[in-house]
Amino acid sequence: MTTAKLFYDAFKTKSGKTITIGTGTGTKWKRNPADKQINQELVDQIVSTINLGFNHIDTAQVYNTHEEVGAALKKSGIAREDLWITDKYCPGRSDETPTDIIDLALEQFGTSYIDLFLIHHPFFDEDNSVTLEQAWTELIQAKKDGKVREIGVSNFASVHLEKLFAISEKYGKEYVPRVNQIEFHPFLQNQSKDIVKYCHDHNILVEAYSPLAPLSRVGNNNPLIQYLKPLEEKYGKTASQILLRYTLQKQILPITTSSQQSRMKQSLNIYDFELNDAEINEIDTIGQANPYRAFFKQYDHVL
Ligand SMILES: NC(=O)C1=CN([C@@H]2O[C@H](COP(=O)(O)OP(=O)(O)OC[C@H]3O[C@@H](n4cnc5c(N)ncnc54)[C@H](OP(=O)(O)O)[C@@H]3O)[C@@H](O)[C@H]2O)C=CC1
Ligand SMILES: O=C1Nc2ccccc2C1=O
Repeated sequence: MTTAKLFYDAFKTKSGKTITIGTGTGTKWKRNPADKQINQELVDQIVSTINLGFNHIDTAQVYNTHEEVGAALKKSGIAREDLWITDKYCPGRSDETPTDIIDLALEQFGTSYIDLFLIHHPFFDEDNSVTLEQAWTELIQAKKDGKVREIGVSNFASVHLEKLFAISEKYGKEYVPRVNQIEFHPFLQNQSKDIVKYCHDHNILVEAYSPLAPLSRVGNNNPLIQYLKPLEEKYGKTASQILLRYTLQKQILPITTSSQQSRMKQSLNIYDFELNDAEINEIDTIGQANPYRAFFKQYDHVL
């Protein structure tokens, strides 16, 4: 095991297994709520990724993929305590509270607890029936009740996290935000101002969604992909493996997905090589010269 793996060692499945990088059930897998049929392709994709060795599944209220996750758990036969399931409450989506969403998700997963529960984003409008304060207090209560093992957020900037720390103070240090899941890749090294350093300084695990954006969203002919070509040969790895490895070396845990099993298999095979400092610095430099943001574009203007 390399040292890069150790930074998230505090996060283990209930049975004590170190978690793998995450397999996502959002983005290409999101199901339209009008579509009442379970997506069998996603069920099979989750089962295959579990069989490949993934033990970390990422879902959310807004993906409408809880039922697929539940069906895959059953079909795979994996013990619940050997898996890490992350779920998220989406502000402004409906009048349902985080507690309502957690209770429904537990039924849909067919489990008695969720490993990590996040607030999906910090953009609570004034007319939302649930405020940020209420949502966070409900997550704290869910942890006290044993319905969730860890609590955290997604797409939060430091100003939002400061508000949560102020609320958590009343409850004790086990009720602080433990994770911030943000967009991260070389072309977006900080979703909001200095957020990665802020999280690391506050002992918050950073998770990266869209870690492959330079490959999958920007077009293959960009300068970063050109730079990675000789590294693919040097390390005997694909560009996607190098991007995932870069993420890990930044002490950030990637969440990825693919409909191709060969790609999912490759994604787990990133622990046996190490980019050197000059290579990391060059990826940083090329990335900073080519900014790209796929989600939450309001951060371009606000923070
Ligand atoms: N908290 C939040 O706000 C957000 C959370 N997420 C979570 O993160 C997960 C992952 O996000 P996502 O943006 O999909 O992550 P990635 O950056 O890993 O992109 C995955 C996409 O890249 C493609 N891909 C995979 N491997 C390669 C390759 N070698 N070459 C070219 N393309 C490749 C896949 O397509 P193919 O199937 O063809 O391989 C897939 O469409 C989501 O499913 C969701 O769970 C995502 C967005 C926002
Ligand atoms: O998977 C996702 N797709 C999205 C699109 C917009 C905002 C959040 C998300 C996700 O989490």
